[in-house]
Amino acid sequence: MSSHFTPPFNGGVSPEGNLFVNKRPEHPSDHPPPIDRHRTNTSSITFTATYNNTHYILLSPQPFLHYQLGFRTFVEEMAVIASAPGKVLITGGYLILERPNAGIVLSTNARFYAIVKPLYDELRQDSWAWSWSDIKLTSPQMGRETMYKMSLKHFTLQCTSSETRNPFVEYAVQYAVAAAYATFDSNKKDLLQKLLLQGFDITILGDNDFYSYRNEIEARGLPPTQESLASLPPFTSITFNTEASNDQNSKPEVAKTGLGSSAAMTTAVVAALLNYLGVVDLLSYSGARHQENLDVVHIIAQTAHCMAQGKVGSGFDVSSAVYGSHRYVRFSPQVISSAQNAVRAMPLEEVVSDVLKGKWDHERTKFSLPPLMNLLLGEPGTGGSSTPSMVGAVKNWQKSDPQKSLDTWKGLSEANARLEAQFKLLSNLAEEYWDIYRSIIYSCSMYQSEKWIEQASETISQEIVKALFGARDAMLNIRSHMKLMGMAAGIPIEPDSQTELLDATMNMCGVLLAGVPGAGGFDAVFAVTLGDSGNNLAKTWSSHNVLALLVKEDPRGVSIEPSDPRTNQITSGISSVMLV
Ligand SMILES: Nc1ncnc2c1ncn2[C@@H]1O[C@H](COP(=O)(O)OP(=O)(O)OP(=O)(O)O)[C@@H](O)[C@H]1O
Ligand SMILES: C[C@@](O)(CCOP(=O)(O)O)CC(=O)O
Repeated sequence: MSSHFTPPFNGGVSPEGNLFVNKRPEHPSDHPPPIDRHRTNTSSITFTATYNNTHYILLSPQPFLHYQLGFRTFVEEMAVIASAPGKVLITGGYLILERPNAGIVLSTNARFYAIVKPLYDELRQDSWAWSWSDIKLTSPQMGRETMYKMSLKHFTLQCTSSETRNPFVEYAVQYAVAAAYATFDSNKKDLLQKLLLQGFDITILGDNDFYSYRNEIEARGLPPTQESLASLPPFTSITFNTEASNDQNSKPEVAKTGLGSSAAMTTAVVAALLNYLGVVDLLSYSGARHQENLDVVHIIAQTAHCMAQGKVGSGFDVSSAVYGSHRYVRFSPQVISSAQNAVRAMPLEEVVSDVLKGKWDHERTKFSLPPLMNLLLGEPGTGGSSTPSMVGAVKNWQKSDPQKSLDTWKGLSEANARLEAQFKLLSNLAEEYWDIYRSIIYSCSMYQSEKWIEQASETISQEIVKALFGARDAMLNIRSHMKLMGMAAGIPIEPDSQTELLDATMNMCGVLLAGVPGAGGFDAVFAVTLGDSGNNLAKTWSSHNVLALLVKEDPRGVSIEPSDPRTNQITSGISSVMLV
């Protein structure tokens, strides 16, 4: 909720560069409010101040160096909104669980949002004596509202309403608050205490692409097309899987598409809280300082996510939620052992301090799809698979058949490396021979792969087509190893229904490759298409009852949003900028 009105105070920057806040003459306040926090960049200045127990954010778009009163300001009730992207792991499923195997993870334009603001506008009269903080967690898409009390001594959370709990958000809150205690000096701790006593009002929202809406579409009598999906309102209510989960169907609680909602949700909540509490500032800096802030978000989000899941996965999903698309090699699991051992009564503040100082050795290397290639996801309509039970089955198989499983992993690892190398080669060829590259990619986009070589009349375009085939072959190899691994482990990594769909997809005009992302199973499948051929693929999928999602690759990691994604307030905010 933001309000645009004349604030009871105004402020600026003195000629010496100091920030100041003045009370407005018409307000009978005895003292101007102190500045709580501020940040600047080259073109604007933002500072927060508390007046009558209400927090204000003042934004002065330029030119703030006119130190006299009268610069342009608008005022917003203090809310921090952070978002983090969903992901698609195109290579490295299972292998990525062990260092030094790498995986390629693409982040998406499907994002999870967390909105954090004070629960109470004013500090309650008796709150100075409280030893807890009130937290309200709202998930509008699930129709859930949960109240908690968090002990300010141990950061433990007690659920005070009867609603279902959300362990991902619970750990995110505990670890973010403990991170503030672990990093603040005593002055900042006083401010922190004030913020905590005002409580947290947290709202979480996931873009529609995280969830399967086939049932809604069918119920509305709409065809399974991208147009039908686009007609749903943003943040539509989520379908719960009705069949009870069991080992056979491995169905998760909600009908999901597999974009990693829990990692994006945890990361968005951690980023919003750390920013709200002033542990990081994701808006003001760039370069090394911004990276350091992102690393803090990553460490806290990754630790909270592992604790909530009750296991240490590879972490590629949290990593892409923080940093966006990249080539990932996992962190050594020991780095979060303090958190796992926390049961042995080490104060959480110390646990977090240890984890923040730990030797985080995960690797992130730049990766993006070569130009003119697009990611498309298709939902065959089965409501998703639960990853943890599939990982368990693969681990059991590794123990029971070490030699065969090692051979399969070696084969997979080589095929993954080959695909990565072909993508890299294609990116280099695009850079060096852009015109030839563009022309051959568009030509191939109109034909099935068997006709591609006929499109290449000279050496460079032949080299490009050769690399396209290299990528296809590597993907076919990855798929066959993944399928074999699933059969050996007794789980449907590439079940027959997906094999049929993927084979048919790879035979379509302009489709470079297709596969099951991540752990595989019945989640949405992915395809990488050339030029504009994705549109035709989406239509063909629809005609075979496979719902093409609207999601696209977007390399952007976690970020602070200017406004509530439900209200698109950025324009209204700017249009109501006023002179004070
Ligand atoms: N909008 C939401 N509000 C509250 N909780 C949500 C929301 N969306 C998802 N969740 C919760 O997040 C968790 C999703 O975790 P789960 O591991 O099943 O999926 P995932 O992270 O998307 O997995 P995958 O990586 O396979 O896609 C579930 O507990 C679900 O209830
Ligand atoms: C099987 C695994 O390697 C990938 C899981 O991927 P997804 O969550 O199914 O997209 C597990 C992991 O990396 O944590």
